[in-house]
Amino acid sequence: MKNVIVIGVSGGSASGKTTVANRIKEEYKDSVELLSHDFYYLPHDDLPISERVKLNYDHPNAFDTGKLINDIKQLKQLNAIERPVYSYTEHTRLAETVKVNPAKVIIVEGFMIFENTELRELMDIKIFVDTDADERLMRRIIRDVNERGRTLESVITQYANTVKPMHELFVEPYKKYADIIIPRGGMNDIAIDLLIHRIKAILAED
Ligand SMILES: Nc1ncnc2c1ncn2[C@@H]1O[C@H](COP(=O)(O)OP(=O)(O)O)[C@@H](O)[C@H]1O
Ligand SMILES: O=c1ccn([C@@H]2O[C@H](COP(=O)(O)O)[C@@H](O)[C@H]2O)c(=O)[nH]1
Repeated sequence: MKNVIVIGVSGGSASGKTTVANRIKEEYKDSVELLSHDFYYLPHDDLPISERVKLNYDHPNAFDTGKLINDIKQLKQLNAIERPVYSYTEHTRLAETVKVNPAKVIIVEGFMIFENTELRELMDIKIFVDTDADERLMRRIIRDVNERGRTLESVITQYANTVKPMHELFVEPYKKYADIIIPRGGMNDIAIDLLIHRIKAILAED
């Protein structure tokens, strides 16, 4: 393995970033490792859950982005890392960590990953998954109620108070840094096929 390739996948909440990243991973299995910016949410064990639910999770200060940057640099130097594990239902970091081995392709996924210049500059290919806000809100309601322990009312309140305004400040303006914009999200087969071919060419160069 000569050079490690870092692919950034950004896009609004519930746009389909994880779906796109997983489809690439399925194709290349052990040649690809996934890191989510969300793994690096700061822990809030000092606060009771009743306070944790009220925090703004859509602001750059909610993340330990420095640790993510450091972990990517380690993987680029072919060193394994221990990444944090985050619980959306508990709104905090769990005690365990997960070992991530170096791989030829590292996919970094997160709604705010293009906002940080140092993080952005570590990426060789930048992808923005562009899905309409109403579609994203519908997907988020279904996902957060079914998988993240939320009520319909709490999803809508959080969306109006923080998710939407922070998206307009920290996500949408950074779309201009993307090399590739994928409309509609994770089921855009043509866009995903093109990406998979590009990655195949990169892997063949090594
Ligand atoms: N094209 C699609 N059509 C319908 N639902 C989708 C589509 N792509 C993703 N989803 C669903 O929307 C939710 C958010 O997708 P996900 O890939 O996790 O987005 P993100 O990582 O951007 O938050 C998930 O429940 C997923 O199953
Ligand atoms: O404790 C938390 C941490 C995050 N969130 C919300 O999650 C989304 C990001 O996840 P996506 O998979 O990109 O949708 C973010 O918008 C936060 O609001 C949370 O609710 N609680």
